Amino acid sequence: MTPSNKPQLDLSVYLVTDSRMVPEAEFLATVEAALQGGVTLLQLREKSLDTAIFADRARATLALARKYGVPLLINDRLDVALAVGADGVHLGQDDLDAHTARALLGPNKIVGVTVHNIAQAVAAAENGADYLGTCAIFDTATKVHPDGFVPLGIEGVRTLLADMAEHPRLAKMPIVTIGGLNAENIGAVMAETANPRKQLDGVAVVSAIMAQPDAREATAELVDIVKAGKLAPNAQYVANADDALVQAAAHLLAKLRSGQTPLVHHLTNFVVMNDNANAALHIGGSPVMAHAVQEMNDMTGFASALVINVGTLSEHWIEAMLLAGKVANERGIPVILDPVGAGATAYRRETCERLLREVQFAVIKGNAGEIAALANLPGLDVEMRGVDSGDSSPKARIALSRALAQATGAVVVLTGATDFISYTDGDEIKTVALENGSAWLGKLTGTGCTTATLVGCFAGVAELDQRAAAAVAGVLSMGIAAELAVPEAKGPASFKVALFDHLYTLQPEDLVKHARVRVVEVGEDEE
Ligand SMILES: Cc1ncc(COP(=O)(O)OP(=O)(O)O)c(N)n1
Ligand SMILES: Cc1nc(C(=O)O)sc1CCOP(=O)(O)O
Repeated sequence: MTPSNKPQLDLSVYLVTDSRMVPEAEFLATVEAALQGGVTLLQLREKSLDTAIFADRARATLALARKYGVPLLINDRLDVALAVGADGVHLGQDDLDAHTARALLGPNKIVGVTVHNIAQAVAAAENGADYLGTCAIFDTATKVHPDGFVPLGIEGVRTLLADMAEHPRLAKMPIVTIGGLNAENIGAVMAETANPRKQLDGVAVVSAIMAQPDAREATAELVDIVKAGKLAPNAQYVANADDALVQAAAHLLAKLRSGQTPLVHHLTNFVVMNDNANAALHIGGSPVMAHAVQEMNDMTGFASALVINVGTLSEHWIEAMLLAGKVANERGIPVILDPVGAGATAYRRETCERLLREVQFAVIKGNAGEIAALANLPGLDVEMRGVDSGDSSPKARIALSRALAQATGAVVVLTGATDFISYTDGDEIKTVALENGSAWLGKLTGTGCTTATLVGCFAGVAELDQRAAAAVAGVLSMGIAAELAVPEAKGPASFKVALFDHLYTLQPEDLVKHARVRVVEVGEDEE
């Protein structure tokens, strides 16, 4: 058998049986009704049957499962699963370990493992589990738990999903929760445990089907709720997404992919130079790193965009930056400023002040500290209403990006867990929030600088009125490539390789499909 013979796993509505909930003669009929109602996975769980009777019941249940094309797993008992040729097993932490079960069952059977925390989830994945089931989310009368057991609650499952989303081995690992679930609470459970990158793949239930007067109808109701719940987490983005900006960003990527190769002149720091050049190349730009004052006039003149990064400054470089910026401004070439560590030293502050005074920037990209340092520079008429200095709340960061956009006329990209991009649209300042990305980006040096490079590449193919879209495209490309890279990564080094591979293969439709962008309403309390 080849691995492709493995049954398809759909955890949406996972029925775990309990024959104590129905009269003996009605057990199979109840299971069949549930299958007719749309159960997607079946687990035979018998805690008190003798082995021979358990095996007989397993054979009969397997015949039904086959009739409806739904896989049947056996709870705890690998021997029974092997004896009847079931599709796999579900194992708890005190049962046979998943590694041994996998070795005995082979690659084409399904192994599910109950986990209580992220460490057990990692171990289960390493031992060959196909999916995870959490321990109980809520109290339930169906299973007697050991003294002191505390259900995970919504918060516990939410934390587990958030941790899984960040773990290379777990980002794509299917997961269900169980315990006290029914038609009244599963919608909220699905919605409230989800994060933008990971949600439950379904729910496992016993009494919500087995103990219902009409198992078929009860199942059908659960199926509808779970289906809706699986669509819902991204609904806020679909509903509020600034579609026009995302479409414009995708259009700019299409230009890069079609072979328009903008030359992007960088005056950037030593630490990131090579990575930035490769990122520019992979997204479809042509990088040049030139710092000599003597060639600024020519080099910037050839370029489609200029990126100025103040990470490793010297007198000679500052002179070159000012000259290149002025040449770019004269020729209508967009200039991107990355004010790395802007507030760290007087030298950097003074350099940024000179740059902002003498060069008109199309895009300024920095973290909250860097943007705040620019906003505090003398000579910039930045008006911050209702925000205290040192306030790092989303509300303060939105206000900061808007104020700097207003004062400079540049598109301001304020990076963080949520990136805020503010820009002027006629007289009005607009802000969008972008929520793509991964904490793994923080484990590599220079990913912020690389985002500025990407913005530079997009700005190099953008019209004058598409500079906000160019900023959105750069930030989205980095965030989405990172999300796609996480499942392939074993650690920071392999994450970096996967990240650059995904920058190379990223397509316009990926931006549209994965973008989590929403418009920030003025006055919106983001806390
Ligand atoms: C889908 C699913 N999730 C969790 C469990 C619980 O498994 P376990 O911890 O092995 O407890 P018992 O089922 O053996 O009581 C499950 N069975 N199914
Ligand atoms: C089978 C099972 N395992 C649990 C765990 O905590 O791992 S709770 C449970 C029973 C869930 O039954 P109901 O859907 O009727 O609440």
